[in-house]
Amino acid sequence: MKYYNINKPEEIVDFKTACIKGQGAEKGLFFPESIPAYSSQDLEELLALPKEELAFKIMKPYVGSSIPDEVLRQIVSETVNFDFPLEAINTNRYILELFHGPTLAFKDVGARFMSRCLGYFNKENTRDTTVLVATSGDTGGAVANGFENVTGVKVVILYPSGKVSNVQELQLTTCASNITALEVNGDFDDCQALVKQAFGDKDINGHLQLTSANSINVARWLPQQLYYWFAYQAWSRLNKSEAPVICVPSGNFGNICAGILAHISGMPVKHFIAACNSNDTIPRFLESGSYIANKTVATISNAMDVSAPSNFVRILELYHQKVMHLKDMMTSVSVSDDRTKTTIKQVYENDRYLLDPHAAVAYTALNDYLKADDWGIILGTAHPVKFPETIEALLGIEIEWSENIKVLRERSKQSTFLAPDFEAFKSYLLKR
Ligand SMILES: Cc1ncc(COP(=O)(O)O)c(C=O)c1O
Ligand SMILES: N[C@@H](CCOP(=O)(O)O)C(=O)O
Repeated sequence: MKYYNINKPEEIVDFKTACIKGQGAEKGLFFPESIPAYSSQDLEELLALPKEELAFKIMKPYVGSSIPDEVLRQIVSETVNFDFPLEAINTNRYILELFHGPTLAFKDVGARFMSRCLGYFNKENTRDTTVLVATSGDTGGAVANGFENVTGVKVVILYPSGKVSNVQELQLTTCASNITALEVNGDFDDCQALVKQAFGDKDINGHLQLTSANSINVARWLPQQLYYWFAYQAWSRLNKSEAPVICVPSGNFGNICAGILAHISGMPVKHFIAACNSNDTIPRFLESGSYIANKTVATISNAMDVSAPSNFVRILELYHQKVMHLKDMMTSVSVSDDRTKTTIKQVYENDRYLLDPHAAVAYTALNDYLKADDWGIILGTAHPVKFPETIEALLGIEIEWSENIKVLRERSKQSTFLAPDFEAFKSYLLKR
């Protein structure tokens, strides 16, 4: 598979180069030249596969000959070696729980896949690679965990100071010596802008071999399709007559973009809903046609506090930049913190299911969209234990810590302050 740069289509690379570079010239994202199309016969076969084999079949065309089959099989089986259960919240609302990996959020799949691919490519590399990553909460922890002690790889995580939960902060600031956390006095969009600018800077690129572990990197973005294929397998076992509506809590729009990619390949979905919090650039754009990214606001679903979502350009590319066609398949809505809190309470009281704030945004949006007897799935992107401050205050309960959270809470954070200023970031990187 070849990938072209959306901002500079003459830049064409293979999977290995896209993974190593992270981002193309002119801040362009790489995009697959062709999308695999599965027939109904292929879909039947995919349904019957164990998850490791399904993951291999889906990822193989995207990786092409960049990684030998036996290595890719090993990478995908290590990537998906935990559960992805589809649970009923009540009679007709389901949740695909994506938080059973090591850092308790859906980012583990992409981070594990990418770290292993880069580890493989790096074997022939004599130079260290520096992975830059901006996080609003969960990517940082997952990338830190995925890249811990990977030979020849150093990771620099930028996160917005005071705007991530305590658990998220500990996950990204208490890691092995090849991981460094920079605490930025700004918001996620400031962090993301610094990372993107670094890729275009000659001095930094002369000094360090850079890549990104955000979903701008195809090796982080593409494996996120697997959730939708797992949902399809589980859904088919429920023998419903219709394809599901799928509602995705959305921030940087990498997850839902991967879902739409799976759908374009043939996976049946009735409709997608991109559920946002008050950072509503995309809902407003789809409503009015004007793309205006306001200042990012802090919400209780902090990992979705993104006002300039990187992957929206890829979603448009999937629809050949035709917004009308996109709107037939995807709706995007904004849900306030007040409504999110009400949903957490109602679902806990009525259904005894504990939603985290991100899934609660999605549940609210799904409920608004569906009629009473319709069916739908939300993606459960993080475990509620990552947000005890919000949930305990709201429900008056104490959330039980899992063993890994207990260990984490005994550690102390290690971070370096950084102003949201490119020159300060550049000088930090040039000293490394
Ligand atoms: C818990 C959680 N939910 C939802 C999102 C939004 O996902 P995406 O950025 O792929 O839209 C994130 C961050 O990525 C997250 O950490
Ligand atoms: N919500 C994310 C923001 C970055 O998204 P990514 O998928 O592009 O890495 C986070 O948790 O950091």
